[in-house]
Amino acid sequence: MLLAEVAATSSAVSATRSRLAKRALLVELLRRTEPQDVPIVSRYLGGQLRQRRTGLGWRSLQTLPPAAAEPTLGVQEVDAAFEAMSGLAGAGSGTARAAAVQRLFGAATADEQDFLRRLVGGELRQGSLDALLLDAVAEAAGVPPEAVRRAAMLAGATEPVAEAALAAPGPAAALAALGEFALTVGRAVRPMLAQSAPDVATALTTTGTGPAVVDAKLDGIRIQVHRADEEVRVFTRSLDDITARVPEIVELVRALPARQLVLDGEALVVDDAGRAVPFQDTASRAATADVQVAAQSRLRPFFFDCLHVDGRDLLDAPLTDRLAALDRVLVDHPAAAIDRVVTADPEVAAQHARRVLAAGHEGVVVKAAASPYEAGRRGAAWVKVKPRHTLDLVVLAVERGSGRRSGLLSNIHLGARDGDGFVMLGKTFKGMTDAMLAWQTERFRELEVADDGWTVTLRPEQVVEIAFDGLQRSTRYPGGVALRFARVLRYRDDKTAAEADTIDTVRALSLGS
Ligand SMILES: Nc1ncnc2c1ncn2[C@@H]1O[C@H](COP(=O)(O)OP(=O)(O)OP(=O)(O)O)[C@@H](O)[C@H]1O
Repeated sequence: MLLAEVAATSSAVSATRSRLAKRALLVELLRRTEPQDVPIVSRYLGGQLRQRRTGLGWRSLQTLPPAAAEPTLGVQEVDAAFEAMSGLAGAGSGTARAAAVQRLFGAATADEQDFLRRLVGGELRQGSLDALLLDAVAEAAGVPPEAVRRAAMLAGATEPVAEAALAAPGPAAALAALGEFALTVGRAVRPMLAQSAPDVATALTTTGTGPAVVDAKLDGIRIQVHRADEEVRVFTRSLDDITARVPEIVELVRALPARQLVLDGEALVVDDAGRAVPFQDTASRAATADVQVAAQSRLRPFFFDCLHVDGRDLLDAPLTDRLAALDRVLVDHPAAAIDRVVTADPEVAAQHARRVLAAGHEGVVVKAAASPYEAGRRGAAWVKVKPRHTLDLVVLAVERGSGRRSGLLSNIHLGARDGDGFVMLGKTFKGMTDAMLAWQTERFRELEVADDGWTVTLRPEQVVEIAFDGLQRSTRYPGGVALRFARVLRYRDDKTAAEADTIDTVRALSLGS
């Protein structure tokens, strides 16, 4: 397939507001795509390259050769060019990379150049695109969307699923091909996610009429642990493999009485009294491979779900059965279980939430007791309740610090997602530790797009978790709302800008609260 066709569909999709119309455009393109091109085309439609690193900076794409008049570039050719660039290393690689960019862009039309520039810069990644793409694959292949979503959850990725569904000669064959995706011990699956509710009673209503499991919500990092005999792997929420950094988790999992195991949970550093330390300390501990640092602060795993035990897949089993399996596995390690109650009574649930908060946790997650494990979409089966307001926003720009902060990049501009762009909700220089200031100064230089001597405009990629006391109407900011007393809790590298909160979410939080 020609790159021009993908670029045209991508820009038509971002110019369209209706989800249905967007999906129709994607379906139309996918139906025309040769099966061997599907993995690349679906990547590009999702705004991503197949290569994790190309070594191309934003600056290297600013001076480009004249555009070609006619589109001739095929997606395979483009993918091969990026593959070659990503393989370049060592002396002379900068020059070779620059030459390769000029060759690729010289063969592209103006529209294609624009598309490639935005693709490399990560600007085409949008929040809902992956879910939309999965639905489009389902429609193009003539199968129910649930079948595609489930396969993508099990594969931990969209592309192989799109390829399998679209290469099949008809809906029945596509369904059969999708059915081949199974939980494989050792391969990460997409984690189940939660919706939010303002209080426990609302959360109970959302999960349905039956009893619910009310779990302590721990403020650490999500972990998915796989064990196949002595081989243990630990993955993050974004399915990165962090096994080498967390020997203490590996050790504990090896001591559990099951040879084959997949567990879902949260890891955090706790102090001597057993209380959770601030999140930032857990995050930096999980990011280090330094054995000395690691020895000083041990990460402890807490498990809240069990997806597989010794040949038995539990994804479709009700949560209560999965928890019974979990309890059996943790029989000699009760400290690695999450504090929970099972109830349909709002008062009992609220009492548990108060206890959990008093113990220093962030909130609770209320889960329908009869629900299977589902990912890919925020279902109503898991609902989180956090008394503290937080939002995951994207840093749009940063101002130079002064006084004690001179030489550092300090005051950050915060944006919520709005369609394909971002809308600014305020600024903050509060909550940052010295280490965070040093880190962000370096990080924001990498994302720099422009610098007027005071404010540095950034590529909107870095997600930051912000706490705030409420919202106020604002004539100053374009969204009409501003955050009150915003402060930084942490930078989040397990979320892309596409997963940040939207302006609709912000508006749904009651104005003036
Ligand atoms: N008992 C629990 N059950 C489920 N998730 C839990 C539990 N305790 C902590 N968590 C964590 O809570 C996360 C969900 O709530 P959180 O508010 O942190 O969402 P998020 O990471 O901002 O977004 P998302 O909902 O997309 O994960 C889970 O991904 C998991 O890491």
